[in-house]
Amino acid sequence: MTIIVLNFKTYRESTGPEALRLAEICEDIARDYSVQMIVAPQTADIHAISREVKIPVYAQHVDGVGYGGFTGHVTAASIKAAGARGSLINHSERRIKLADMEASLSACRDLGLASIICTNNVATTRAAAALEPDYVAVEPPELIGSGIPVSKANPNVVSDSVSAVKKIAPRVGVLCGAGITHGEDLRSALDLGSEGVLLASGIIKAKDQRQALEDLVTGAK
Ligand SMILES: O=C(CO)COP(=O)(O)O
Repeated sequence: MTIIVLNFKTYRESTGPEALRLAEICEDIARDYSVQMIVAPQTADIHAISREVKIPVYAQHVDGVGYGGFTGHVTAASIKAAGARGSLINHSERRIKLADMEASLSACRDLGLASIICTNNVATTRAAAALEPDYVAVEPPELIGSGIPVSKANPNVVSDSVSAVKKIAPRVGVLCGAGITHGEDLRSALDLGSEGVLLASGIIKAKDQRQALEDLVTGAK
């Protein structure tokens, strides 16, 4: 089943009550079109959303620290208690060092949380795959928020990431993202071997978010 991860980032249109409304739309889309929708709201919105929807809710970031004196950190235990089922790790807008990536990943693993490590090119995809998260999501930063889809502007970064991951850790899934907006962008992402997409502005900033999501999934068939 195609995986669509909607990263809510910190957009006004996906914060607080708007985040809940958008997550409910995503739930409808998952049910009506048989796609796997995952929403990644801000940490403070995880609890309110996960109480109301059945689709998986992921954090946008998690730190690799446990209980104790770690002011301002986001722990795997706290996102899990809030209802999250997984987390993005190392998004381009929330980059961390390799050693911290491993710590975040192992904190998730210890608590049975799923993990999507974001990467910015094929070399970092290789490094991330070696850590064996559930998914690696390759997103060239220059295309993020541009409306220019990675699957068309830089198809090689997707297909090369897919073949690199297959060699290093075949159980790890590959997603791609940046600029994905329309069904044809999703279709070409899937044709390049990715299992789905990670996206944000094309849906969140759309005049009609529900329509934009419907167009995305129906246009990819
Ligand atoms: O960063 C992204 C998803 O995590 C991609 O963002 P856009 O869909 O806005 O390009």
